[in-house]
Amino acid sequence: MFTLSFAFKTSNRDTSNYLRHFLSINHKEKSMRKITPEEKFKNARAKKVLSAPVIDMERLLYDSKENEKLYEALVNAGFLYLSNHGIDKNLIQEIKRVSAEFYHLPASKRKELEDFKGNLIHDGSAFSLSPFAKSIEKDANIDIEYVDSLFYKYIGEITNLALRLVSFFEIALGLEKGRLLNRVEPHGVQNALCYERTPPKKWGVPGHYDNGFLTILMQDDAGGLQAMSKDEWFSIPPVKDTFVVNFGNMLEHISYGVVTATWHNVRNTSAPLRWSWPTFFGKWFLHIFY
Ligand SMILES: O=C(O)CCC(=O)C(=O)O
Ligand SMILES: [Fe+2]
Repeated sequence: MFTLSFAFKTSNRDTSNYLRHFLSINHKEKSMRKITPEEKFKNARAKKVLSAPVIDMERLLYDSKENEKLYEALVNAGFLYLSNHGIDKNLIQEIKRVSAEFYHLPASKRKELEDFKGNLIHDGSAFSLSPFAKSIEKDANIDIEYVDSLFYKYIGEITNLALRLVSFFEIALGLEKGRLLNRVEPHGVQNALCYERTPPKKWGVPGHYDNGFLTILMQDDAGGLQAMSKDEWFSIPPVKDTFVVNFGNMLEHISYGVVTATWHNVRNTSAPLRWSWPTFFGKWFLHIFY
């Protein structure tokens, strides 16, 4: 049998904030805050913008205020923007370019690429193959091996970023080094998503929690991501040169609810097409029993 006693050992640093939150959130309270089935299907429309903190990745190294913002994001907002993240702008541009090229291909041609057995398929299929309106189609010659290697490089860089970020989570929460890092799977699963305009009363992606540890999301300029915070829907609009980070159920679970997983959905109401590139990081199951 496996029992969870205390989720974390704390380090020597000041842990008062962490402990305060640990003591103030018990499981019953937390489960009452979970979304009810009625809320899941209600036609949610955000009226306000979520005040998710913008965390500067470089500043985290030397500015304790940045660390406090991170703490706030982890235990309250459930979302943050990551700036100064160091991912090569050219790589990002190329990811955007090839994704657009891929999604404009005629559906039959996209389907032909389904059998390609590269890194992408191995690590989780990056692209969806659902057909779009014919008017979107624009034929092109795609070098799928190049696309594959490009995404492989991107996943690698985002994975490094995620692992660095998780080590800052440990500092923000006052945890012993490695307490989270040793448990997060060091391989992201990459998606490249394309949304047509969402019809009224439909979803681009219906409300859900991400299941893993954390998700690092690049989104284009269309907007449409929404999150629920304290029973209200907020939009999470794009902020130039940042990624959106949100926390999943596993992180909430192993932190006894100290870290907040956030219920979110997507509706694209502003652009003919919306692209996003979430990278999901899960739990390293080998480590679950100790
Ligand atoms: O497209 C987005 O902005 C988010 C997608 C999402 O929430 C998901 O795939 O889990
Ligand atoms: Fe999600």
